Amino acid sequence: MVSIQQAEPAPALISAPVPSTKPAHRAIDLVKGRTTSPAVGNLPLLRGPRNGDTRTAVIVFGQGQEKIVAVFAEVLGKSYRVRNGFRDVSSDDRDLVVGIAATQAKSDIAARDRTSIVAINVHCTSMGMPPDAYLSAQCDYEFLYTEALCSRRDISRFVSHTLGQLNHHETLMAKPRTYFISTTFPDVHAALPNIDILTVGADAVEIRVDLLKEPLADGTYAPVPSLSYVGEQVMLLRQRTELPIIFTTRCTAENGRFPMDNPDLYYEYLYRAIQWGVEYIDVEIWLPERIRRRLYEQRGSSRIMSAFHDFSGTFKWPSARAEATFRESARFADIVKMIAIINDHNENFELEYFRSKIKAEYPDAPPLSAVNMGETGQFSRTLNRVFTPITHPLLPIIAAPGQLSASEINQALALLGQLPRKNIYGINTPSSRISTPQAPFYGKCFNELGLPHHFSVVERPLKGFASVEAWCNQKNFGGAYLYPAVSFQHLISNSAFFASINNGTGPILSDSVKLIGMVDTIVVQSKGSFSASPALSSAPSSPGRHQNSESIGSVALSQSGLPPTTVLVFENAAWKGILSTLTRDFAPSAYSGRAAVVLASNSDDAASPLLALKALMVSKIYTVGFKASPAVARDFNLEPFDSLESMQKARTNDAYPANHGASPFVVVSALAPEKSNLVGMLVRVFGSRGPSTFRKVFLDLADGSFPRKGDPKLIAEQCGFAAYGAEDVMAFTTVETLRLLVGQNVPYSFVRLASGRPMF
Ligand SMILES: O=C1C[C@@](O)(C(=O)O)C[C@@H](O)[C@@H]1O
Repeated sequence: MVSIQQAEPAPALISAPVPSTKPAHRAIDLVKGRTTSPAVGNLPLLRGPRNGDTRTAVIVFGQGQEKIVAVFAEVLGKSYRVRNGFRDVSSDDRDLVVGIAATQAKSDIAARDRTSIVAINVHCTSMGMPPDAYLSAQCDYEFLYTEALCSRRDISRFVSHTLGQLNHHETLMAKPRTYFISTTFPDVHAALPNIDILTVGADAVEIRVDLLKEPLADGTYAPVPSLSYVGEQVMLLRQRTELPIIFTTRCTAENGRFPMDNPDLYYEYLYRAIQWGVEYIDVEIWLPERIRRRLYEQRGSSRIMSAFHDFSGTFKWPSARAEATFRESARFADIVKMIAIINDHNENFELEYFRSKIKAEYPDAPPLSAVNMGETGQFSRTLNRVFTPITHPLLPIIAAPGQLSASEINQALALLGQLPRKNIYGINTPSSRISTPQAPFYGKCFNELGLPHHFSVVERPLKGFASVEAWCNQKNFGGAYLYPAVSFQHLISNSAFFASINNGTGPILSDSVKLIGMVDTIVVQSKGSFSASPALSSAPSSPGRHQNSESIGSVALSQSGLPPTTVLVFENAAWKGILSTLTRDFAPSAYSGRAAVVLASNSDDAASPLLALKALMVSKIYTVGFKASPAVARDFNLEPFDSLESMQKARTNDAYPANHGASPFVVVSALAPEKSNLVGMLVRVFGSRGPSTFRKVFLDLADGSFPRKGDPKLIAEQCGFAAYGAEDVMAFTTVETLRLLVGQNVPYSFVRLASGRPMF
């Protein structure tokens, strides 16, 4: 076993921001592909939000743009003040967002106390001026926006990432396979109309900065696009996709166009990308060590993808050079990317040997993303599992010889027997079926992704699980979602089949199911390999113990039962759908330490909202209409509203910020549509009285397609709430369900588009 030396801290060449959350060393504790975690009740294992950077956020705003400070404050769930300079920011401002006009900030920004202040330069590009170069360089981060398109969503994403409250990297690295789409547009505008469809199957979007063409006044193009042009391009992309962005300045020697004569230019662009909150920064290995080290040390919440390309045709995977390149890359990287031109198909196998050797000998090293280029190398693109670069037929050019689309990779895997055709089910009850017309949508996704699977919506009776057993106990069972969710206890105690699988130990439970006991997704995995992609795991097709040949509804079941080499994992996707909805326009800190109200008619319906709120670190959850199960009551800080007095008490705690956290900030209702009147009444009780800068949040999980009197969402909006509905949660939950069932990322915006409700 070989270990890799950690990067030694070196003095930064320019004064660098050091967020309090910045990891001191490269993250080496990732456990790839693990879907279940050992501990119950340990929320960080659920990869939930974090407290992140708790320094005072100072917003440096341009002339006439003071109102943006209030928006940042609202998104972060804080109050704000405008000060005349950094010298006026004191420890009394610790829990505030502070605004300072750009003109005033310039005089003392350099002397600010970096241990207690994080400075964000906020610049409106619609003013027709680039941001002030001095402020851009001095601030820790920079947020660019357009007046017309500036949304809370963009700000929430930006601050959640830069301040370390949400980080997608761990979640992505736990996925069995990840892909990124290499966009090759000279101008991002050209990508925007098709971005939803282009990104289906992608976990991240690469912006090839070196391929951008900035038009100049004389009709020519800038040899290198200016930072202000690149900043706007990144902003445009971020406004239109929720996917993490990879920022690449590919050099001329590696099939790119970024000039190589001045390595410091790379530092300038790549460091600025960190300041813009870009999630992944591609840093080429040929760059001087001082630059790579500095970027790694200054990366904040961004992650460094080290990049090595060899176009010589002489590179050999089984060589000391290949291993040395990996070792050198790993010193300053969160992901190591190695890509080479090969001449012979056998070299693909040499790469696979290299991949497994690295995995075995450097278990703590960053994940390796390695593929071969050219047609000969295409096979390796089907085998790589970490951030495989993909293209799409709608792109103007492919970014590298031999690139494949997600659909081509899946089709190739299917042909090679690595992605067997599976039956995947949407299991509804009679009442839920009308409201979830999912079959065409799943069919569209599978088609777009080139997946061979078959999806059917089936109906189970409200009581009894015989049919669910029958669908799951098939040789070709590929997983299912259950709508509505089912209690694990109920499922196990009523099903000899579920109780007997996995040698009688029953299904594997995800952390979320361990915590709240509600199952809405059944994932199939190969035994002993929980890292295998769910539907990708090619289970031997020998007949299992569980024989079943009956036919239910219109779905003919295959002859043999679930193979004994597979195991079922019970998952819950809905809590993540709720979490994503609640954090769309608000950073997790807006919820942290504050109180919530959950309305439900039983504890099963309340389970997912409770978990999402716990992950958001709310201080207390007032409950209405249900009694939590003992397990949930033990793990969550709940207080029932059992009288008008208790409600009144919570309501009068409204004097923010003195009683910060006591008065409910978020109300989630899981009551049926028939109870709208009651929900509306409660929303009024907890709504803002008088003008308030602190918008509260309301989420109505009732199915909006049912006719009802008095839409609580409308009432909530009138009472100063930001209101969300079941359709938002459903779309985010579908994203999560698809990740769990088929291991593929289908962006939220595509789900909304395909369901006829575009988001943007
Ligand atoms: O590093 C890579 C991989 C790549 O070169 C490929 O081979 O697909 C494509 C580039 O856009 C990307 O930055």
